[in-house]
Amino acid sequence: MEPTIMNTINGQPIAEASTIDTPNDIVMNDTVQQDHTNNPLPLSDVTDNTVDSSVVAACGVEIIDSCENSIAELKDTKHLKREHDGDSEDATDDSTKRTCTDIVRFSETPSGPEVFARSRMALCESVPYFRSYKSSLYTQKCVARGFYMDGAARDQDIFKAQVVISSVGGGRDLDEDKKRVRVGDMSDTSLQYRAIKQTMDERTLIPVIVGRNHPFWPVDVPHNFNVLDYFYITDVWAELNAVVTKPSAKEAATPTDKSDADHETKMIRVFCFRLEKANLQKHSWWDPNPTSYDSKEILQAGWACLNHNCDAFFKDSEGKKITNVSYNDVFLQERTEYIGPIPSIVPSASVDAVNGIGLYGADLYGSEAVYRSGIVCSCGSCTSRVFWNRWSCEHCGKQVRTQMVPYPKDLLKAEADLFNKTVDRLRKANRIPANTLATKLDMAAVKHREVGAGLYKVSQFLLPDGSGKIIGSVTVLRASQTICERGPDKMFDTLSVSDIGLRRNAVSGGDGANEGLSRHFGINWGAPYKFGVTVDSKGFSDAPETILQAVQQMRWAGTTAVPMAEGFIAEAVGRDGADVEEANVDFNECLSLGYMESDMIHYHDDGEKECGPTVATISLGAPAMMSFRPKKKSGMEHVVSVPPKAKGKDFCAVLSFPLFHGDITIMHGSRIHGLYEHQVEPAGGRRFALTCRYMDPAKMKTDEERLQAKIGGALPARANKYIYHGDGHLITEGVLKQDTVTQDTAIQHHNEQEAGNQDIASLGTLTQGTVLDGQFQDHSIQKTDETAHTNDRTEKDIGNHHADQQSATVQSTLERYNFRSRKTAVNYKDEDAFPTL
Ligand SMILES: O=C(O)CCC(=O)C(=O)O
Ligand SMILES: [Fe+2]
Repeated sequence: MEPTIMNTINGQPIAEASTIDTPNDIVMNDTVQQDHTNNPLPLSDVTDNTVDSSVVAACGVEIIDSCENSIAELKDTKHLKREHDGDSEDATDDSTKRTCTDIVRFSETPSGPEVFARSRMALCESVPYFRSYKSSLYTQKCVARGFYMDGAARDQDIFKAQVVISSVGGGRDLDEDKKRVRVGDMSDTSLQYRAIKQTMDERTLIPVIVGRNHPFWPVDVPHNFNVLDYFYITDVWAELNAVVTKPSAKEAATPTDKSDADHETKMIRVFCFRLEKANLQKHSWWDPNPTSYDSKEILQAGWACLNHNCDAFFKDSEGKKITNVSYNDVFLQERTEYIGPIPSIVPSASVDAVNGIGLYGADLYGSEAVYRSGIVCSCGSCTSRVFWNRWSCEHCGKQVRTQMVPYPKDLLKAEADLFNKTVDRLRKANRIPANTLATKLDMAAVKHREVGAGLYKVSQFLLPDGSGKIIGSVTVLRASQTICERGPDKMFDTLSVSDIGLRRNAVSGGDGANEGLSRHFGINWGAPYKFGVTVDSKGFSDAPETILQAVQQMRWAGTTAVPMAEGFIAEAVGRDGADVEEANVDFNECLSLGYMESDMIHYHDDGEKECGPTVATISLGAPAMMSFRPKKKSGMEHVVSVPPKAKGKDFCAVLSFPLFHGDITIMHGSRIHGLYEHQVEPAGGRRFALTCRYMDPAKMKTDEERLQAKIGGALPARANKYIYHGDGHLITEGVLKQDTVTQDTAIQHHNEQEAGNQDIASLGTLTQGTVLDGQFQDHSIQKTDETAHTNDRTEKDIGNHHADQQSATVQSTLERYNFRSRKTAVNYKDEDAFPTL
């Protein structure tokens, strides 16, 4: 370890030592004779605290010169080590070196005093904090600067590793045994008393020095003068102490009944003070019990070592384990004043929120993490953000609104750009070819193709069961900017600022002390949808226009994607290689989920027994990562190449892909939900997912539920105006083969469904050129660039919005999300264990 060369002591340059300050306060009363030391000081020459400047100056100059000259040398002289032993002064005959070693400090815990002296003079001449040749208290301007303890200790005094109790002041006299004893009351006007009071009030740190002849010092000290460490005075008080004195001549002449002729016991007033070590973390070299120096006496049974690494840990004085723990009164009564500002127990953000102040920063729109957290209501009740647009106090009912501000388009774009970078990194880390939608793809298991398709681009994945049979498909229709402008943009804006009843719902623990709420906000429309979370449900007839519009888009998407997936399956594995139900795209409910910053939906399945085989979701707003992983007992070990992280633990994701604003995901095949689970983690400040399913009334338990599903699930006539045909653009799988695609099957299929759907209002008939079906080329991952589907829609489609054109607001908002991306990228280094995103 490198020695530290100090050319200052106590913050003062050493050079000042040559300029001898005469202490402003010269302590006269409490003189301590050195006649009890082994090496008595030449005090006969010194009449008071006033330093003999001729002696010291000469000596001081010599010291400084030699120190300054040798400091440079010492910097390179790593072998120079402080001696702690009593004979250290003799360790070298080179006086320069000897002097300089006194100012070398080592950062390791000292095993003896860091500063010591053979003589009082050497001490007083060398350190600025003790220049008192007689008094035990060195003061300057009525403040104690250092305290020296030696022969004049009281029986009551305490000397511990971190605490010292001692006293000052009062005249002393020699007793019969030549011990110096106090003989009279100490005065509260004395300098010592005023100084220790002042020192306490100012919380000045003072070094404490102990002499070799201290009668009660708990350990042998190595030198005549040993500096302990910095302490500060915590308490000053007066006591009455009994002292046995020699009677005065007058008293001896007239002895009273109560005192014998020779001795008298007197009660005298003594001023005491308690010192506490400033750095409690630092080992006290004088601690007699170093392993337990930090153990307070907290038990009624007496002191016990509280250091769990010590052999004596929690044992009584006989070495038996303490079984009965009860704390002593001193410990219970102890109070330590906290120094420093104490913040309000009510978070200031809550106060602002309740008062409607500071809710909207330039870069805050109402759904950021800061709003998503709970507040303390003015009544004191902690209140979670349960509702999309407000806090509602459960205790007093106060409503604190957070008006949702429209989310800026450039921020959405910046989120998507940033996410695209993450996606690229993940794709590279997993060696997934560019222009492939997935960021994680277990190629041994999941079949995949990308299909160029008009304004929507299509990615399809086929998921197997444990025997390798395809049990379902996941299709992602990626929206272009034009598509977004014609629908999703407005849908997002409308949902953002309106209150459609989105709320977080209880997921566990009932509504009591252990209640847990979902990490997203939800409301259901159409037939009631019952899953793990109980969500409020309203019929389609009450649904906002945006929901009806979304339902129509998803009906189209379902009828489009499922036949395409069937074609892919037929081509990839043939009919015998799959076990997938017939298409039944007949949605009668729409679960609307809202995600604020850092919200998500964890792994789950959509496998309720009433649920039909097709589930379609439109994404609005922030980008997100959707992942699929086999369930624990799915028997997929032999099929997927990615093993579970560890025995008994969850499988890793076998498929992950990004979702952007306007994209529609279609899962088809009920068995998917038996063997796989999925999760979606948004990466931005605000996102909605509107998911359509068919809840089969025939599979519901009660007539009431069936009726509710039928009535609630019927689309009102006003939904007709949103009938969607893929934006009038062809979905042309395999753009290059557009002319070979037959459309009749799909259109017929769709129209058959419409005819069979009694509960849903007429949706019109798909027109030629709307949906394609039929033959598919193999567009697996070796696609050509012409047909390649890229994930950079935001760059190509949304326009050239350069990064430096982004507003500062967008930039600062993004910095918050950036963290999440970075975290993902770092975690992802371990390719064997795909983390969940
Ligand atoms: O947020 C999403 O995109 C998916 C939502 C989902 O998985 C569900 O509603 O079951
Ligand atoms: Fe789901």
